[in-house]
Amino acid sequence: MPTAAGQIQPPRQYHHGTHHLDFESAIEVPDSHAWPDLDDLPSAAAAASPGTSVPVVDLSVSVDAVLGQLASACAAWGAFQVTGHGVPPGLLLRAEAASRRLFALPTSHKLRAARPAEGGASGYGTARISCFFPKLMWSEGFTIAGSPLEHARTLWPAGDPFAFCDVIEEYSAHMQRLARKLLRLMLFSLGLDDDDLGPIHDTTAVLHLNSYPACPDPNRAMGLAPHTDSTLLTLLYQSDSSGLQVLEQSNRWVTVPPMSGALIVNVGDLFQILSNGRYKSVVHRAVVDRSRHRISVAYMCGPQKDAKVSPLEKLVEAQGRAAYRAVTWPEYLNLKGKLFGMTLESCQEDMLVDE
Ligand SMILES: C=C1C[C@]23C[C@@]1(O)CC[C@H]2[C@@]12CCC[C@@](C)(C(=O)O1)[C@H]2[C@@H]3C(=O)O
Ligand SMILES: O=C(O)CCC(=O)C(=O)O
Ligand SMILES: [Fe+2]
Repeated sequence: MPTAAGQIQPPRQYHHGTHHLDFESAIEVPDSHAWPDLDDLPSAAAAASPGTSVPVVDLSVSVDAVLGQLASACAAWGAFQVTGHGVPPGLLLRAEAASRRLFALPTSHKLRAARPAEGGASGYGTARISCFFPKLMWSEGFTIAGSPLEHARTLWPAGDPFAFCDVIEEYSAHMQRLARKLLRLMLFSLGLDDDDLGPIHDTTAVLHLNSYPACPDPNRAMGLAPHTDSTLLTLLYQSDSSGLQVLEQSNRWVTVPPMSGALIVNVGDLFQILSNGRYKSVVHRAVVDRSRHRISVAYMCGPQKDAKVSPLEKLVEAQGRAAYRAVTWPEYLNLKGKLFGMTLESCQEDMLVDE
């Protein structure tokens, strides 16, 4: 938080050690995972009927109609559901099934593919952002950066029994196509064209699988604590279980209702930078359920690792100033590791261009 002198103090960090709770056999929420303040937050079970949550954008209608809908969804919510996207529904179900099988392995087995302790990009582990919160989260994650082959060999040394790698690769290829299409459309919706694409003419991504086991006391546990994604955009498949909530402009948590075959699009921090703050990244979290084990699959799309992301020139000209300085994705992830929890606006010292 900024001090009186305007200096940024890094957020407090907690050291939880290597704590891997056996969620399946837990009959109560242990103190390590019990969040004392959840009652103060607006109800996790808030109604989620169409019209009260993020907009739904059908990509199969005319481009003009899509652009208008994208503009208002991104400006008002920073998130929307997308239909008519062309990703086969069967592939979404196969990705979910593959993730379920992975997380169903015994913990000792999954730990063979553990993410390295020093902030490695790939592998199995508890939420990376856990160190910024005093309590642990009711979830596990598996990040796949690059080829899933090594992970599959570690997890299933006798052979990939259900074509995990094929599913992951096919899923990523479809998501890459869709993410690039959406990024272009989102820029068009800001009045830009193909010549203005800057660092996003090419993208890269990591796939992050989330598992939220059923929880004996969902009102005291947190699936994934509030955060924004450090991406250009994230494409999230939440299967048929609700759990994702976004923080609406009036500071209310709003559930994103599951929609068969739809994908959720979150505006990420790097798009906020690129758009010079016109589209803000969305704060979101995941809550858990008493009886359902929820899976979600996040395609986290960013620029190539050495590409600098800075506010696009035409937007800077129109707005009179660049609100952020240029960063690469790895630089931004590193910065966020230090300044987690602060909005891009509040860490001006680190993100503003020198004037
Ligand atoms: C590219 C990345 C974004 C991410 C950190 C990571 O290196 C890989 C995992 C991503 C994820 C997924 C769950 C939520 C999140 C905040 C986290 O802790 O790990 C995001 C990170 C992010 O967007 O900052
Ligand atoms: O599981 C969800 O609904 C949210 C996942 C998420 O926010 C993430 O993976 O970044
Ligand atoms: Fe997220």
